[in-house]
Amino acid sequence: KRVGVLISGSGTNLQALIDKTQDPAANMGCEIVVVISNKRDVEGLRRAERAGIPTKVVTHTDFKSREDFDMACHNILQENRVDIVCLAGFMRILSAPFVRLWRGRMLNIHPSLLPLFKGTHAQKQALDAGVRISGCTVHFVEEDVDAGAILVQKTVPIEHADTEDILQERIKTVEREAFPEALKLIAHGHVYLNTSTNRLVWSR
Ligand SMILES: Nc1nc2ccc(CNc3ccc(C(=O)NCCCC(=O)O)cc3)cc2c(=O)[nH]1
Ligand SMILES: N[C@@H]1O[C@H](COP(=O)(O)O)[C@@H](O)[C@H]1O
Repeated sequence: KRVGVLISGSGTNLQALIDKTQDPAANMGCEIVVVISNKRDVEGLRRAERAGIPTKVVTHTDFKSREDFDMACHNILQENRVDIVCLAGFMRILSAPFVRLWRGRMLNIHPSLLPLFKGTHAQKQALDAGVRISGCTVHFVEEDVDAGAILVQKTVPIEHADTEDILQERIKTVEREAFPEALKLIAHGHVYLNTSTNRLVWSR
């Protein structure tokens, strides 16, 4: 399977996907063929270049509308014959037409145990709520933000002295396991999204 990864920043999740997909022993069943960033000069682009993966920068301010930006990204994904899209720290909401084109083939990783703490600053939301456990969620992408069918979740404890940064780092340690795990499930066809019932179908 051919994978396209959308990023906006540091790309630690991208790095985890690169490490696993470029390690034959991981038997991921897929390769990353293109990385698209909506921001120039971010660390994630350097990570892709170091791994020999083609990169594209699509600057959202260059486009008249959200849909036009999304379609520019879609065209790059099509040109690269991408089968699966991974949102790895991609911070732009995707429009309904784009989501429809990739429904059941697009994953996102979110730094909380969804459905708790949707949206931005999920780590701060968890600290403010006083919960004792948080973690990350890998889910299929739906129009409704952070609401798609959940594939993989991993937990971390919240400690008393935690700050947003400490918690974000702790969550990232399990994100780098969760995202490759979810991608491998999809690439091997062990699970798929029944798009009419919006339910996951696990084949074994
Ligand atoms: N339609 C759809 N698209 C997404 C795009 C990115 C992410 C990543 N998680 C994200 C969750 C929330 C945001 C957000 O609210 N950003 C501030 C507004 C930025 C903007 O103007 O776009 C961004 C990414 C998830 C989704 C999703 O679940 N569904
Ligand atoms: N989607 C969220 O945004 C952050 C991106 O980090 P990185 O992958 O760019 O380092 C991660 O915490 C991830 O959960």
